[in-house]
Amino acid sequence: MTETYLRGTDVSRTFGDVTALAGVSIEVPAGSVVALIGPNGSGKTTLLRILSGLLAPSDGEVSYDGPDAARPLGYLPQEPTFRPGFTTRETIGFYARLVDDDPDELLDRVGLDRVPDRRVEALSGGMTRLLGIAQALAGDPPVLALDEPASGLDPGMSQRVFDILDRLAEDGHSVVVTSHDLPLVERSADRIVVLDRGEAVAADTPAALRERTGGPLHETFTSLVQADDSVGIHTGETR
Ligand SMILES: Nc1ncnc2c1ncn2[C@@H]1O[C@H](COP(=O)(O)OP(=O)(O)OP(=O)(O)O)[C@@H](O)[C@H]1O
Repeated sequence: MTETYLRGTDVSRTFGDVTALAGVSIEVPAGSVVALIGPNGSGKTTLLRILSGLLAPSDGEVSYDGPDAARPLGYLPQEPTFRPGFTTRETIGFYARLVDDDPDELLDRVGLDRVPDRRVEALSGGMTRLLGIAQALAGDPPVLALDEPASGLDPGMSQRVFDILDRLAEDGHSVVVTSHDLPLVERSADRIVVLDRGEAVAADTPAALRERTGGPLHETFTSLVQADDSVGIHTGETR
């Protein structure tokens, strides 16, 4: 039986009168990529931060049942930022030293080995995200929680990042990722959780989700999320 490294049960979160998540349950098994998709403001980042232990749920529980590790979980924030004044290599070296990892190998994995001496404030947006991914990978944590890892990356790098996720899953890691790139999600995810207005409206394999409409994934996606021309601003009383 497949082990589940990370689990959220009936997770809810409010911010004042905004309900960001309402009773979402999710499992992230070992050896798989679970993708969170949903419109802007549907609660993906909130769920990822709660699963990562960075944000407390208002209700519900999160449990980690993975192997003992110096660093159980690596997290990529939606907007990674690094302390200015240091080079790419110095920066990743700082994180790598904490968990006894090899900074050069980490840079090489994300394709930043050609800019080790560039200061982090001079990196492009995409390069900064790649450095964030390298930071998340440091120490080889059993669980990876990545918020839009391919956002702002060119098609080749986006592909490379999802290839890294595929390989991590093949090696037995649990990967949970948010993305708006449905073709990449469709190719890599073992399971997709569709969030809409803070609720999980579907959780299934890409093939099973496609079958619901018989078309590409974005057709099922469109059929599942509520047609609305405003982003997911929901106060709880409008559903
Ligand atoms: N710190 C906060 N304070 C108040 N409201 C918040 C806070 N964080 C999130 N929200 C609200 O919770 C809802 C869900 O936000 P979240 O960032 O989780 O959505 P998302 O699905 O990740 O969106 P996107 O695709 O745009 O990144 C939104 O209505 C958002 O405005």
